[in-house]
Amino acid sequence: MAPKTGKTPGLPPRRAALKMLDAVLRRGDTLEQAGGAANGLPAHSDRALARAIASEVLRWLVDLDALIDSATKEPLPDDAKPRTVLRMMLAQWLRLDTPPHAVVATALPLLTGGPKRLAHGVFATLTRQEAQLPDHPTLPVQVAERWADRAEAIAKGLAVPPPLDLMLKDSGAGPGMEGISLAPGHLRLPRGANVSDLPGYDGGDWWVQDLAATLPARLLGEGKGRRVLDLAAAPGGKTMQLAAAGWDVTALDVHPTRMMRLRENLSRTRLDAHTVIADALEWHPDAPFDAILLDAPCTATGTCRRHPDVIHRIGPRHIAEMADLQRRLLERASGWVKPGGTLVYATCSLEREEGEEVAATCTLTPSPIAASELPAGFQATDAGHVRTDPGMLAEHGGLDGFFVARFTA
Ligand SMILES: C[S@@+](CC[C@H](N)C(=O)[O-])C[C@H]1O[C@@H](n2cnc3c(N)ncnc32)[C@H](O)[C@@H]1O
Repeated sequence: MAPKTGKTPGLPPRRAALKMLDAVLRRGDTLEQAGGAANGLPAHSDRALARAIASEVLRWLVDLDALIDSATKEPLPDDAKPRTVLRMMLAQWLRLDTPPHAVVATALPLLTGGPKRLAHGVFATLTRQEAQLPDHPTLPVQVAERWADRAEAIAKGLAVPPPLDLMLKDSGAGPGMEGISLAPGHLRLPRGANVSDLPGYDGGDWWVQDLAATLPARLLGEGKGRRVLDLAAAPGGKTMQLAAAGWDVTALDVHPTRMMRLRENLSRTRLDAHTVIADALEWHPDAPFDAILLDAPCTATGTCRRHPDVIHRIGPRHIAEMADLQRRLLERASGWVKPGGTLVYATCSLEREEGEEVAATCTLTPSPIAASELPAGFQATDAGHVRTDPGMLAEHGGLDGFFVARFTA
């Protein structure tokens, strides 16, 4: 039996994962915010383990709970600590290949008394039964209803964390790493690498950006010194793409800390942009732009593979609030494009309310996107939009969910 002190090897990352799950499931924090609980762990591997445990619990929550309920006489309350510890135990055993004895030794010190005996008993029962998870996660009922006919495909895409996508600054240059390329300048590596250890990081040869997230800026093409406004720009993935494509970029965001990351990203990649910290609902440009990319703030449900907290945190109220903000931002941005100029509206949300329904309110002329403008394997919708979801390109490791619409002023 493991000692009760905090000196049990492997205990600190489990403690951090428990705190993260508490923050997400009880306080409604994002997984990224909750990740602060792991920041004090000195080893990268421990921080990564804490995040992996919390992520796998959130990804498989419905199925883990079904297993727990199958092995308890009285259902444990949803927010009871033994339930969360059991979720972590099962996620480690079934998803992270941690041997059961190591799971038990590092989980039981998180509990005391009766709950400790209960968790031990339930875990022993389930391991004895050789319990299994389904092929892909079961979505909470209300989420499955919302995603309707796309729910099954999205759930399949959700089953594994995403690979690591890099966007190369110079698409003609060799990246010095083995991977697959699904579009010019794109390189896909297996997940799990420590990003700052990869070749070319210090030299700023690339940045991390999901392939789907690269589509909005690709649709604006080469800039050749023309002026583009990257509206809602931080931490700057699209700013770097636009700057690398020769645009004269103004990058605006309301969030000072995120803008600090954008400036760090520009400095590491040796790319340039004018940066503005301002609320786009109040700011006015001095002159109109040749192009605007509005990568609007959104519920980010399209990032559910890497941020599975969105499945449990986001509901109709958040979606309606975001859609309202998006409509207002789109309306303002529409007035800042030169005649003949282009506006691209994008979100990393899977919700129609934040995509198709917001795009329908735009007063500019739709400029339908053709499949020929997109990387191989991508389609445009009948309305000339792009809509990706995590079930797509599954044979190559999937995609984030994105919506993109284009307009001409
Ligand atoms: C989807 S993220 C942008 C991601 C970024 N385009 C990239 O590629 O790295 C949305 C951004 O909108 C910003 N935002 C939210 N409300 C805003 C507002 N009223 N004015 C300006 N920026 C805002 C947030 O701070 C956040 O950085």
